[in-house]
Amino acid sequence: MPAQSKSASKRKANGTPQSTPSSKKTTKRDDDFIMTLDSDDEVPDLDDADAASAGSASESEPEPEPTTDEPLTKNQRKRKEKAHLAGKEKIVESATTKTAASTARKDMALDTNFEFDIFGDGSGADYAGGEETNGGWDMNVKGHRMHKKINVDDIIEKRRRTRPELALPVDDEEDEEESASEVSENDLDDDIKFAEFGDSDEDDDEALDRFGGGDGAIVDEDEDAEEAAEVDSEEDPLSSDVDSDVSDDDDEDMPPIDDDSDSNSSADDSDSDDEAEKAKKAAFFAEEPATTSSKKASADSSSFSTFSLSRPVLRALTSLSFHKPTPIQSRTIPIALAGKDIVAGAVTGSGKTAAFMIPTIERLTWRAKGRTAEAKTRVLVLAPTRELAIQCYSVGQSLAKYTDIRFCLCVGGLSVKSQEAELKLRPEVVIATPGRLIDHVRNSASFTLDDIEILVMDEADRMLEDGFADELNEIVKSCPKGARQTMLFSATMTDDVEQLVRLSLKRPVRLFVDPKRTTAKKLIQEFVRVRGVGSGGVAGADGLSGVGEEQPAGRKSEDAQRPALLLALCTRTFTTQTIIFVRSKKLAHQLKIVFALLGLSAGELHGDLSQEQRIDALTAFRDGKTDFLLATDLASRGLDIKGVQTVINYDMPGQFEAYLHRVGRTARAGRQGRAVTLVGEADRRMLKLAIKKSPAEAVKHRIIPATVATKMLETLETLKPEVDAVLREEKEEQALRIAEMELKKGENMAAHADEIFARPKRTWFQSSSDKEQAATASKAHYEATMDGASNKTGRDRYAGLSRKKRRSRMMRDEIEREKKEAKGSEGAKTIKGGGVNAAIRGAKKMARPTKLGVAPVKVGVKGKGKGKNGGGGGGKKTKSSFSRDFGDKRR
Ligand SMILES: Nc1ncnc2c1ncn2[C@@H]1O[C@H](COP(=O)(O)OP(=O)(O)OP(=O)(O)O)[C@@H](O)[C@H]1O
Repeated sequence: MPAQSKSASKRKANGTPQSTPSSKKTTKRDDDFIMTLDSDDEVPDLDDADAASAGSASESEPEPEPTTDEPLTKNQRKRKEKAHLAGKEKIVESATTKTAASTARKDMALDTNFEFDIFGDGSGADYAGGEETNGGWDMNVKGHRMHKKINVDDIIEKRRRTRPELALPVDDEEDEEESASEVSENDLDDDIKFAEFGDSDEDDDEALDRFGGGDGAIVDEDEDAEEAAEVDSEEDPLSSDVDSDVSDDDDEDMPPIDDDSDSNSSADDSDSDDEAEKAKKAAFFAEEPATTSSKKASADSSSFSTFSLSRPVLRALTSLSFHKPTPIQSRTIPIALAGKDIVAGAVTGSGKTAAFMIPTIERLTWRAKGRTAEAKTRVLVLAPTRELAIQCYSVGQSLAKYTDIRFCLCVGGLSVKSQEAELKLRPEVVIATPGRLIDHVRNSASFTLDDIEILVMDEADRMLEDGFADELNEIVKSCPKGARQTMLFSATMTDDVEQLVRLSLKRPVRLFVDPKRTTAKKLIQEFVRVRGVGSGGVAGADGLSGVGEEQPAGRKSEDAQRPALLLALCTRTFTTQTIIFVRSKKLAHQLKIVFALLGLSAGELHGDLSQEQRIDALTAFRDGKTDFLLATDLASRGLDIKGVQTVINYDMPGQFEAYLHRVGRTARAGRQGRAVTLVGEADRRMLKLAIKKSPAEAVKHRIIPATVATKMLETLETLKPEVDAVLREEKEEQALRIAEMELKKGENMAAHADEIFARPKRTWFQSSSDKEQAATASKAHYEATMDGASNKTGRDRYAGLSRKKRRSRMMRDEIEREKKEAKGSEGAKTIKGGGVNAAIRGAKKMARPTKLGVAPVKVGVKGKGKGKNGGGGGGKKTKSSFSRDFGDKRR
């Protein structure tokens, strides 16, 4: 039996409950950052260009190291970190920035364990994101969180106490040892086979059919038995790998990260492009300097000291046990130090964060300093999710811990006020998610992106996707274009010029270290076939064709089989340090209930949770308080949680990129890891791609015995009413909470109405109604442009009309546009101009003398005199006054 399974059984046999996070003993793992040695004396040596863009480097030396600061105790540090992030820390005015920097240095000193607990006192607000749901104001009047979500664990725990028989029966340790040594007929271990997939498409197809991925293919029992005989699970070399991983937990040293990148794939990347595309890329991208491009050059960078980094940076690297740059770091650092734009891609877990953080921090150490130097926010790092931004913030702070560089984290879900206060001090680096950043740009007085010199986008391909397009445009628009350095990173980075061109890059250098769309070298990918009844058997239980007819109705589809297979995997083999990716928030929540009812400790991570719950779930999993993390794709990118042994894909994601990011949560930084994916008929294409992109020995076919799957299905069946009951209870509680919340909101409104209404309404560059208006505006803009064009020629639109008719048509058009503009929209500035023109033209028309002998237009009540439009259209009086004026003028 695999080691993970044994350890879980041991826990259970010893009576250690697995049920709830709170009841489980905390086992703190070795975490990110360790302070150890001193560094070499290296003197920074940037060239003039660097110096210029880094802010008068020649004038200043790097800030002396904060060696005189008293080290804080761990508790003090934690308290400070919490207070700082919760906005409790005293904010010093900008004149005393120095004091703040010194405090920050103290906070950063020897932070071995970054705390995700950003709230401290729970003062974060569920932010309404500018949507006008709260009347457009931040309702966080007293720092209370508006939405305190219910803790489903309490409900489950209550039910479990009344139904203890729900927990999965687990064999005791002795039984397990026996079963591990005996290979009996009833052995319930999974079969793991090397999936022998060929290189060519045809071979793949055959292999897929053997695997069971063929259309409706029914895998023959004998064939399966034959294949099973080929590779015994006991012989699986990875079984021992996983064992050693477990025992490695206490090992403080980072495993070496492979530095022999297969090839310099920046060029390879374009192989599939046609000539035109290649030419376009050649024109868009700059050549990588010869010093970094060759494999030899990368190999030469065997130490960070070759980059001439300053002493504080080198010290921080040593303290993190970063002794050697990874391939992406070797390639990126020298180019980034030279201030060049970069588009970089390297496999998951290869150290991309440090690849952009190190040169960024290095450049900042050379900025202009001293009393006369103005504090400026010079670096902006954007990340697509809050958790990833928090992680970047942590990495950045650790790498800058011996410098005076200040960081500010601006992400949604956390207190806007404390972020505003921090931004006022103009921290050198802002790490943000796009939405919250835009909010600050629009609503936080004095915060601008005017001084941004370096813009970094982590997971840049994600940020370039449609969902972020408007936000990204808004941000890029707000950053200066001229001297800005832009760096884009992702494991699945695109080099598509059409997409990149929006970011105003300046001849970026393309650094693609690994072949495109590959997985980490030490990742083993397993696939478990999920079979619907029509395909001939119980889920994942190859070799049981025909059993389908006997299945109860509830098991008649692939989806119905997945939970059983998942449970089979999680209770028998991958019993800890496992992330399970699912396609929806609802599913993650339901599975969490199932797990908890069965006594498996699992957290959930998805967008339906409050930020506090998200961070709690992540921290509990990271610290080993929970064995499983049930997550949506929210957690698929970038998260670096040490010790993750297994990633299970409950279902295959729709995009191969998403698959790569998901499985990339394990096998990071040169470690081993395993990904297990449940594969249905519809996933055939993805499976094929995954196989094609991986070395044959890294791909395996796992077969879960039918008896196990069936047993799990039965367990799930008995659990259904309980799950429903928990969901019901949760819904009721939720309704109650919402009622309470509304009440509280009402009270707040009553008690603080003055304060609330006195606040300027927070604006957002685009709400849902804004979106609609933006579309109208862009249409109007387009029409206006067209009109403008036709006016230029003077022919098309108004051609053939008499002067009078043309004028009145133009007038009508102008008024039309003005009406559209009155609906209000950002993008209608050009139309605004049109509106003004219309008004001017209207006024001119009114002022124009009526032809002699032509009766003026009568407006209003006959004979009432003064017309509505002043001199424009009245009765007698108007006429006479006009005549008088005219006559006066003539005189
Ligand atoms: N030079 C180094 N030596 C040792 N470990 C390193 C080095 N650089 C980074 N690491 C470690 O490698 C791990 C992965 O780094 P990081 O999270 O930056 O990867 P990534 O390439 O950004 O991954 P992803 O594509 O998933 O976002 C981290 O735990 C980090 O501490």
